[in-house]
Amino acid sequence: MIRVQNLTKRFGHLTAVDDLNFEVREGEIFSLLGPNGAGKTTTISILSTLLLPTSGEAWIGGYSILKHPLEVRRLIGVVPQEIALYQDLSGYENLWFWGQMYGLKDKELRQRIHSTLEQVGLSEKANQKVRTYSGGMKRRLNLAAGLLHRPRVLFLDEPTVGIDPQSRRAILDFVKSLNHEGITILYTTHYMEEAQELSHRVGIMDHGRLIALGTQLELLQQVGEHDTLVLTFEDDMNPMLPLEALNNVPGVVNVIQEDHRLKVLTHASGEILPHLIAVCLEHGMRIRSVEISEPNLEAVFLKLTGRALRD
Ligand SMILES: Nc1ncnc2c1ncn2[C@@H]1O[C@H](COP(=O)(O)OP(=O)(O)OP(=O)(O)O)[C@@H](O)[C@H]1O
Repeated sequence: MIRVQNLTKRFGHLTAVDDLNFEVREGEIFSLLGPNGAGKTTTISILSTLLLPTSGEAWIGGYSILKHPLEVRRLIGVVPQEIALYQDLSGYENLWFWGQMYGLKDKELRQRIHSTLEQVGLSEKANQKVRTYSGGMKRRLNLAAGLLHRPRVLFLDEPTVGIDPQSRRAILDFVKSLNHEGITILYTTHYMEEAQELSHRVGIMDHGRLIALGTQLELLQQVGEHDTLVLTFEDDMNPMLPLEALNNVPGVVNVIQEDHRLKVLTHASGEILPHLIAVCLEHGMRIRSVEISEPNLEAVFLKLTGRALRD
């Protein structure tokens, strides 16, 4: 449904998207997972024909984004990161505006607005000004705007950033139900948990490049049987903590430091734990808790880049 070939975008000296290649199959939820600045939004902007690539090509439903942008736009719905709503209009009026932009009219538009508001759970708020909506409600209305013309492919760019857990839950469930109805979804996020919950396949992006791609199982196999050991400290991390000494403990694959926590990627959590604790105590760090977590996509990112996803 989506085919991306050697896609590259440069802004001056910065290569925001670097020779990207991937495909999204019809009916799939495909996530691009990567930290801020990885190039996810730029990729979405190019695929939604809002931005021209420096080089490379992409096709959506067989249409080239370069040669047939109008056909591409008819197939896709875009839910951008920046919310584009008129605060002084009601939810209904905002959708009316968007519907007209898509060329929908009169009765058909009215029906679509009603059913889409229903779908995103905003029917009761339809006539209130957007100014009075919560952040989560605005996001849902944004989502409704991207769905009005019943696209076959939906691009969602970090749709849950900065919202309450309840709205996040509603959005994730809604994305799944849209997918069950047959909509192909390209989803970007820097939240590992969301990529894990939603995706059939995941592409991990860093510095404009796709550094890994596959089903979750395939990606997890890349880190083997590694666990992540999380040590939480009473105080902020001692800046003198010798990461090198920790890295040198036999069995440690990688160590990262985060405010109060130390994340250690290992394949022998039980054996290395006493050594890690000894090194920490030697450096005056008081440990509050120790947690062992099973392999996850964050561990894949950590192994591939040596950094945490939320760096
Ligand atoms: N119009 C622009 N001009 C110059 N640099 C840009 C422009 N748009 C994006 N960039 C840069 O390109 C890189 C990729 O940005 P992009 O927004 O695609 O990342 P992202 O993965 O979506 O992260 P975020 O979640 O923070 O938006 C960043 O370094 C960003 O500063």
